Amino acid sequence: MQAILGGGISGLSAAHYLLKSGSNAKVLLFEGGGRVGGWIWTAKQKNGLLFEQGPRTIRPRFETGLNTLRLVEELGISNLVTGIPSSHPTAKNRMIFVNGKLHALPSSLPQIFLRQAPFSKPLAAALLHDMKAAKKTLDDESIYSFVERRLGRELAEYAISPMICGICAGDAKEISVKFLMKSLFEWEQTHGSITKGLLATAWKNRQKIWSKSPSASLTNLDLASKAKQEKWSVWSLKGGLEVLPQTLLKSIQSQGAEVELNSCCSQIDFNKDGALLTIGNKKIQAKNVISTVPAQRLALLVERQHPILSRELSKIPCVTVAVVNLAFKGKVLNYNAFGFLIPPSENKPILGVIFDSCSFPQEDFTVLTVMMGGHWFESRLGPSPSTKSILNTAVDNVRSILKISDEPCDHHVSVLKDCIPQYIVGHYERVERIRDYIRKHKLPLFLAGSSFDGVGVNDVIFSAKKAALMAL
Ligand SMILES: Cc1cc2nc3c(=O)[nH]c(=O)nc-3n(C[C@H](O)[C@H](O)[C@H](O)COP(=O)(O)OP(=O)(O)OC[C@H]3O[C@@H](n4cnc5c(N)ncnc54)[C@H](O)[C@@H]3O)c2cc1C
Ligand SMILES: C=CC1=C(C)c2cc3[nH]c(cc4nc(cc5[nH]c(cc1n2)c(C)c5CCC(=O)O)C(CCC(=O)O)=C4C)c(C)c3C=C
Repeated sequence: MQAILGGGISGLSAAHYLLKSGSNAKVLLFEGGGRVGGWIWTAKQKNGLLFEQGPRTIRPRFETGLNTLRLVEELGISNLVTGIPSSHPTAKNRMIFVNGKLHALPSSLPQIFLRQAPFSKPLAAALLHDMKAAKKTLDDESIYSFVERRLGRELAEYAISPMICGICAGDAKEISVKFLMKSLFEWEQTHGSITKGLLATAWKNRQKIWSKSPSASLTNLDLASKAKQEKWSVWSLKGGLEVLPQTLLKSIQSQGAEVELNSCCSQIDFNKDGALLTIGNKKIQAKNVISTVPAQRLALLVERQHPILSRELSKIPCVTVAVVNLAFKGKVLNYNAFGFLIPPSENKPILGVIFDSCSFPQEDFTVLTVMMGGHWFESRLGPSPSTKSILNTAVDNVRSILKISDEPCDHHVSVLKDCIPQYIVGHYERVERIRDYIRKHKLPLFLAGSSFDGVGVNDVIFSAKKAALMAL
């Protein structure tokens, strides 16, 4: 029997790939909570509005993006996909809030030669800075320090720091450049600067953006061709992204997988037959375990037998994000953009706002999502802020920054506890040590999920596929 821990998108995908492989082994998935989908969660309001709590868009590109499109096709829900082309205003218009004002970030090549506030020089000047900056040989470094050193402080402050908030709600001064911007890090190490590395690889990769795929079969996909033809920047699903885990659930159950909800695993004991799982007061013997639970949770499950492994796993932290969805009657926004992010140096209680209805209109409503907390949850929102204070802070900030005089007609507040892992400096080596330990001790344990190989939906589905193929 193959056991899977966690019923988020990773666990469900792992089950899908195990079943797809044609192996006859029984697949049993244990989910600690009362629903599947994990952080993919679309709240359906009484008035029919859809409020995404976690992810809302998925990138279609590269091997991992094409793999997700293939999964969508396999599930028979291609007709629900809505692609946003790169020419769409929300793909082009991304903003930052600095010194009390919203500023558009450059979105085309010519714009990098113009000076645009809040930057004091054209962005192209950063490339000259990079050409002149001495190479530093390092094992890893924070993204902030890397960008500040190579491209200058303004880029680190106003472009990279907010971008890191918009990927992992984290502090760029702690996040690993080697993990999150591997190419840029390697370009300095191998070519001496980002610019030289960029030029050296630009021509080589020019034609590959859409064709990077592990097998020929991936290139003939209808959805991939459509995404390529229509130059999608991101996509989502009609009915909300939660349709993806819900469809996966039905599909794996129809193929014989058993999914047990409210079944939290509290211990894994490895033995000669595989792994003995403690689920509530039951003991379940499995041949293999695919774990998709956060690293710090897994650390507790293996602690008794494998304290060294447990210690490494426990050092991959997560942060908590407060999500406030707001709806206003009619069109109240003066912008047509993806949204805006706020550099941490601005010391604002919110991290940024996504303009959902600009990408995916919902009748005659303006729908926005305010994200708060992350690395700064306690310091900016207090130790356990009430729902009311989170809502008030979100509404006050949105109305003052976006100059909206109306009151929202609907809202939803949720606090996503420890929802997003932080790939801090040294993450790459830590994950290698974890995998080496598992290999060396021949543990029938296969790791997937956002704690290890990437935080995007594409990354975790791909990690689940790799784990499932290894567990066969
Ligand atoms: C606010 C936010 C915005 C995001 N935006 C985007 C985006 O725009 N695009 C994008 O691509 N990605 C985005 N992401 C990232 C993406 O949503 C996640 O990385 C992905 O959903 C993680 O899926 P998972 O299955 O690996 O983990 P999870 O969703 O965390 O699922 C793990 C499951 O394991 C269960 N579990 C935990 N412990 C146990 C146990 N001991 N026993 C059994 N079950 C257990 C949990 O209940 C949970 O259901 C966002 C994430 C957040 C939080
Ligand atoms: C513009 C405002 C944005 C806010 C606010 C925001 C918050 C936020 N995002 C995540 C996690 C992820 N976001 C991802 C993609 C993504 N996020 C934004 C913008 C905001 N995010 C954009 C424009 C995109 C699309 C990607 C792109 O086109 O560049 C992802 C996926 C990244 C990937 O590798 O595909 C994640 C993960 C959190 C936790 C968060 C909370 C503050």
